Amino acid sequence: MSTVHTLKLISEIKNQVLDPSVGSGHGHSRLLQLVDELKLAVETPTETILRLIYQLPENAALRTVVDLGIFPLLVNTETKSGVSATDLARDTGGDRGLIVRLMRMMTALGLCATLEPEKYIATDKSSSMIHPIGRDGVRCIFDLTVPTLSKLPEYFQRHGYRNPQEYSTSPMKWAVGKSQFEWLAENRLHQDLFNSYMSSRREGRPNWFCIYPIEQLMAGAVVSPDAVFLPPGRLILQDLPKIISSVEREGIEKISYSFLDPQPIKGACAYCFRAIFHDWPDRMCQKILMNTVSAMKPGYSRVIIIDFVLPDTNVPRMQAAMDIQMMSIGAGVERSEQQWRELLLNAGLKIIGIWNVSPNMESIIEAVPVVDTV
Ligand SMILES: C[S@@+](CC[C@H](N)C(=O)[O-])C[C@H]1O[C@@H](n2cnc3c(N)ncnc32)[C@H](O)[C@@H]1O
Repeated sequence: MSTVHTLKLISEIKNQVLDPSVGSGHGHSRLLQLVDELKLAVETPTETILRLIYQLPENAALRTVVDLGIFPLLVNTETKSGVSATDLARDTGGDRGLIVRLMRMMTALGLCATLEPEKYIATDKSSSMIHPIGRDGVRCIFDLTVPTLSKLPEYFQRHGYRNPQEYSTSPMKWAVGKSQFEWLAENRLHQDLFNSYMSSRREGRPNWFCIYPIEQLMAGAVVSPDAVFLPPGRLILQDLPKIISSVEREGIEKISYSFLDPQPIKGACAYCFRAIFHDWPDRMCQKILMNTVSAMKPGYSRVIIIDFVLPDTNVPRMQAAMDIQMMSIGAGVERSEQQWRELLLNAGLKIIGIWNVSPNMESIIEAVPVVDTV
């Protein structure tokens, strides 16, 4: 550990905490980045490697604690002094000895506190674990990905270390017989968990239309109750039939549609895709985009994409991990700006703007047909 470097990071963290930008997306992510750097600066290389090696038991313990329903018991307890391992064992049916071992892990992960032996107190992180992001996200993502991720090195050994390019032959298809969406469609519980997690994971973060200058769309929009837009006009939600039938939301028209087919809604002001393209390899994305371009009204319609745009260096850890996950479960990709530009251009689209409020959040990409821009 270099004392000078460590002290410099501590001083930068102090400045960043006091900086007015800390409340903004960029300021907050800068602070998180500095804290990560500080941890790496203090850890010996051996400690760093051991921390990484033992991530899987952490996730497996967390997944088990969610199954046992321990977080609601912690959060909803009336007693200020917390819940004992004996009480948790009685209420969950798990062995007291097992509960003690699992809760040791939860405390070490910072998901609860232990002030006296075998007694656990909820923290604000425990509270997040009873909301969909924790309760459903942990179960869904663990079950969806771990069987494939555990076989990923073997997949690459057997497939000559080729970058996965086809959804139909993804590592997940090889490891468990189905890629992401077929697996979800056949696992009703996980499909429900997935939908719940998807709608919760941006909670507390600004919506894309608070970041993108929506007045740009409003300015030129055809104002008519039939025109397909956002307010005013028709707002249409498209997804696969099973998903559409489970959505209950006022003010939205629901249409079952596979984006692998030509887009039936012609001349909409905007075609929005949120967290769609990262699921798919380039060839499939091109198909989806061309199916959309064929419905666009020249000089009027645009495509809005909400997805990560990876920086060329120092990609945040979660985005780098998401890229590996997407690659595994459907040959999907998290893309850099250059990759987005090429992908869109190959489908006849040109990027006219990219907006972002934090490196830890998805960007908003606006694109129009190339012919509109010449
Ligand atoms: C990662 S989720 C994103 C969901 C939502 N857009 C959001 O941001 O929360 C991907 C979505 O693509 C949908 N999807 C998968 N294949 C599709 C297809 N062929 N046509 C239309 N939607 C599809 C899934 O059902 C799922 O809802």
